[in-house]
Amino acid sequence: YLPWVWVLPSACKSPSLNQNYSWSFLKSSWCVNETVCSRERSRIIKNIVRTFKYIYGLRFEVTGLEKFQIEGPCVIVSNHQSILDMMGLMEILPDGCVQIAKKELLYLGPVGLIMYLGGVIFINRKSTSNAKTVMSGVAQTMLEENVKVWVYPEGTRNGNGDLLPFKKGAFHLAIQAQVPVIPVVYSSFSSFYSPAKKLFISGKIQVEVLEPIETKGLKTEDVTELTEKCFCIMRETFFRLSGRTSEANGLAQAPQNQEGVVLLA
Ligand SMILES: CCCCCC/C=C\CCCCCCCCCC(=O)SCCNC(=O)CCNC(=O)[C@H](O)C(C)(C)COP(=O)(O)OP(=O)(O)OC[C@H]1O[C@@H](n2cnc3c(N)ncnc32)[C@H](O)[C@@H]1OP(=O)(O)O
Ligand SMILES: CCCCCCCC/C=C\CCCCCCCC(=O)OC[C@@H](O)COP(=O)(O)O
Repeated sequence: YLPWVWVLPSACKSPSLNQNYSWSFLKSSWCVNETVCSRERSRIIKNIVRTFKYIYGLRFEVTGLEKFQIEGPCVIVSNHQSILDMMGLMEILPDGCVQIAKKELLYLGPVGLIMYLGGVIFINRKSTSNAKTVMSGVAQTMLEENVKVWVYPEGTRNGNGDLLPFKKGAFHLAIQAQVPVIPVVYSSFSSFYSPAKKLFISGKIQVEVLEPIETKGLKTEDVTELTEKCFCIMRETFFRLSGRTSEANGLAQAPQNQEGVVLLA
């Protein structure tokens, strides 16, 4: 990996996302219209990664895919259990959709390069202010260039059979751009994949694309409520798809406000 790492520090400017990455010289030298090229590269990556499911013996059963047929940009949020999610992502990824990833993945040698060329946006999770600046740029770009953005709002992989509380970045982004949030839920992998139990067998993953949540007219002060609403809907769906009742998982006992809305930390 060393040669790849050495190329990185030569800072060039990526015009569309206002970020400094050495890989950008590759984009500008190959491409007249970066948006068009990035879409095309993303399609190629998608088609390659989609074939991995045959190697790993995974089956995806998808419902609600038509919800992606909306005109214009949106923010897609989904749960994140493991690296296997990359196959689930590519299974349903709509055209013209970029993903938000942690910056460390950019330095994963060829994988980082492929992600960069596919249009992935890298954020520094350790610096909220830096992540916010990047996300603000994304809000503008997604409107100008009609791109959808895929975010894992848990902010990290989590295979503990539940969802982690959501970070707010995706919801700030949706409200700033005034675009809908489309939640996507993948059922639990635990029946066929568990690093702790050294278990990895073939299995079926249920995927559900849920109804878009509109953000028109919402303001910054509505971010927390939007985040919680989306979390509750996705958590319920996660338990249903994974064959577990929400009561069995303590959701019914979670604190509620006067309107009966579940309040979560
Ligand atoms: C041969 C073929 C090989 C193929 C190889 C390639 C294969 C496949 C291609 C891969 C495709 C790519 C897939 C990418 C997957 C990547 C997966 C990941 O990396 S997941 C991890 C990274 N993602 C995230 O972290 C996103 C979610 N995180 C957030 O949104 C966070 O909010 C943040 C990172 C923006 C900030 O973090 P943090 O400070 O911890 O978060 P909060 O508690 O949510 O926020 C703190 C306060 O800041 C406010 N805030 C947050 N964002 C904003 C904003 N944009 N604008 C204004 N304010 C913001 C927030 O409200 C909090 O304030 P409060 O007062 O508490 O409300
Ligand atoms: C035994 C499992 C083998 C699984 C191989 C699956 C093949 C996957 C297909 C694509 C290849 C590589 C894509 C690399 C992208 C990695 C995305 C990822 O999952 O990053 C982790 C990040 O979100 C959060 O990091 P942390 O959980 O905070 O650290």
